[in-house]
Amino acid sequence: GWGYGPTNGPDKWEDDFPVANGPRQSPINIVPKEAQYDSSLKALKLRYDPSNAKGILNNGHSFQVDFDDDTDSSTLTGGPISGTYRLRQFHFHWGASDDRGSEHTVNGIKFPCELHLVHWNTKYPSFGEAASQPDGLAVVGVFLKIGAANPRIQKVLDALDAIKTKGKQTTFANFDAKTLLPPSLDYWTYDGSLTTPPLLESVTWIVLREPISVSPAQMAMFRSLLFTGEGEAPCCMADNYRPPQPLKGRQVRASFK
Ligand SMILES: NS(=O)(=O)c1ccc(O)c(NC(=O)NCCCCO)c1
Ligand SMILES: [Zn+2]
Repeated sequence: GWGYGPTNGPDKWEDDFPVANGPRQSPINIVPKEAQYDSSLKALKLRYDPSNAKGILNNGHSFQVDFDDDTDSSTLTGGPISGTYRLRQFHFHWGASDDRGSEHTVNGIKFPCELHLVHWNTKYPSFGEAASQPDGLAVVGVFLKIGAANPRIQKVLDALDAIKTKGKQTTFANFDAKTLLPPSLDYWTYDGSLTTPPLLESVTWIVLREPISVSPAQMAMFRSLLFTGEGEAPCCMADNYRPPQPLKGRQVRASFK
């Protein structure tokens, strides 16, 4: 199956997923000077209920914290979207060293890590159904930059030794994902896709301008995970990012001047 190695990585995904060369692929390089300020863009409204946090899973490509999305108790509204989108999971992408790892870039700059908070449009009956619709998903992207240790991420990182190998999961309760957000919710937004197969072109991307911090020691904890399953030759989970894709005429809008 697909992955991030030399034989199954992003340059090979088009073989099984031809949409890889589609008109609205993600991630992209964001050029702030070319983003158009849109005064009609609303403020983001993120209302998350910590009790919706359910579990944490190593899915063999990243790790994700899953939320109970059976009700509208953890939602994204406002911003560039209309209606209500429910938080389903968050996950990260990161590098083998601190000079790379993010999927979106800003003026060509790579960050060491990028957080994705995945939401689906409640006009559709389920995440799976929404994921196949052009307005089905909204993902909030947050850059992580090297600095002081981030106490908010530490709770997530402390759970990683229980999910070291592919397929392992454990309970992860009472976590407020809002604590992972920076003080400012200024954002860029554009129409894009999932950044992993099946690369579905169903995502309204909302990329926050302000990064949150992470320390080198914390980045090392991300890299202690394995892509591989128990009993397989171990391969450290890192460089699980897709590089920027062609803009193909898309407009990137900014919520700020
Ligand atoms: N990076 S992303 O654009 O925010 C993103 C958000 C939600 C997703 O569902 C995926 N991709 C996905 O689920 N692929 C199926 C197998 C993954 C491991 O089980 C990617
Ligand atoms: Zn992602």
